[in-house]
Amino acid sequence: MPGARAAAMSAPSVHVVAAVLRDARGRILLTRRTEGRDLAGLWEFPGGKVEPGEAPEAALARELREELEIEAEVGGQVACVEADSPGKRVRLDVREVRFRGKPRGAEGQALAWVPLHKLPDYPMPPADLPVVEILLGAAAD
Ligand SMILES: Nc1nc2c([nH]c(=O)n2[C@@H]2O[C@H](COP(=O)(O)OP(=O)(O)OP(=O)(O)O)[C@@H](O)[C@H]2O)c(=O)[nH]1
Ligand SMILES: [Mg+2]
Repeated sequence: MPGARAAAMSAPSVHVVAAVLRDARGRILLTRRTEGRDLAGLWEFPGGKVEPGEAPEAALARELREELEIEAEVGGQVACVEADSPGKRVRLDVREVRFRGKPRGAEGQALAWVPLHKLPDYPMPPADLPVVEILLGAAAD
């Protein structure tokens, strides 16, 4: 149906902020999406949707407090990718983040500290694949 296609293509994207959290050994934290939500079982950078009127940095600090119980200091942008997610279009805005505290899966999600070169072994949403490429490319410099 051409009308529906046009509407889907012009639908505004949902702004999602997500974090690259690194441990002392340079590993990156991935969290696993829990059952019953979109993309369940896939690994992702922790984060979530920016609420109306909220600054992206504040949104990411809030999400990391809720999901991992850490205090975050949001830094520079790693990548910003537009991608189709099931049923919606997502603008995935990924930031470097320094943090205090020990991340724990406050919503029952599994956590994995992943060496950079092993990131491609973890199934992730399509939007994340270019982000992983950028992280791997930056490490090769
Ligand atoms: N956090 C996060 N979300 C991602 C990534 N990649 C990606 O496509 N998404 C998509 O971004 C959307 C928003 O993420 P989310 O489900 O974490 O949002 P949220 O924490 O606000 O959860 P809620 O809406 O259940 O309260 C989801 O559709 C998710 O599939 C990623 O690396 N990290
Ligand atoms: Mg989330």
